[in-house]
Amino acid sequence: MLGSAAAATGAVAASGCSRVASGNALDRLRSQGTVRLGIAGEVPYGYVDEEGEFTGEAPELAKVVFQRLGVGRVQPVATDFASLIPGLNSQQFDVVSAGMYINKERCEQVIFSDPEYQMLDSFIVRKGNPKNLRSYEDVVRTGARFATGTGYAEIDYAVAAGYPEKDIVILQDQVAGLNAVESGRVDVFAGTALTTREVVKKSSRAEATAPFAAVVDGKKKIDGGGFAFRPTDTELRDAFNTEIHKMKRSGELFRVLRPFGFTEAEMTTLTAEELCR
Ligand SMILES: CC1=N[C@H](C(=O)O)[C@@H](O)CN1
Repeated sequence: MLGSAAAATGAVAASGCSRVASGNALDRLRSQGTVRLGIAGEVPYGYVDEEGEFTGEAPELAKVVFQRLGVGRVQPVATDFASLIPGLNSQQFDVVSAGMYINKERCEQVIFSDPEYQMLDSFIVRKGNPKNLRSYEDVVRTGARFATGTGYAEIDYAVAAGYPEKDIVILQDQVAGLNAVESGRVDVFAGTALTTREVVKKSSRAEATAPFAAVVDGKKKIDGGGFAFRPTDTELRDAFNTEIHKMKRSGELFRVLRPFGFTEAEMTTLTAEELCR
């Protein structure tokens, strides 16, 4: 079984954190013994499963890293994807733990760890892909009704391909996207290749297209997802990064992510610095 909130809770006593908080966020979290993780209910990035357990690739990774940093307990705070950065910056949680893509616009608002994975996009379409949609350019060319999730990077990718922003149907999440495609309300819902291939497993009427790269300013995009921190929390981000780098070197990071459907090709050497440009 994947790690659980209960296991993380048990670790509080084990960690015995009684240090007094000083100015920096890491010391404060050590002293509290708890870190609040912002998640967006997106399988398999960060979600509450059918048994009520808080899990996902990012929370499971965060549990390991924070345990090693002396913070034994993780607490989920669920919100929609568009509210993750505002929620972080208004202190509703301490870290965005949702596999968020690292990009220039977001790097102006938060600081990121180096990415734990790299990813292409994919579409949810009706079975058989009747409009033959395999890229954002296909969506524009065919005038397909296009949807994606609130706050998703895929909004910008569709706009970069020439899709009118005002015509994009913005939905709560990938489950709403699947429902909208199945019912024929939209022709296509865009998300990460991992999100779409996971959510269509529940469907006999929809499928995920092969992964493809969005094209922005004439360049094919390979995205990388990481953890976001408040701009003042540089020590916390740096300490987190140190642990992530160790886990990458030892292969442990892939072992944590693999049960969530990641392939080895989705592991990455990209850095936040490169992705922020
Ligand atoms: C994990 C994830 N990444 C994309 C983003 O960061 O905008 C969106 O597809 C939403 N979910």
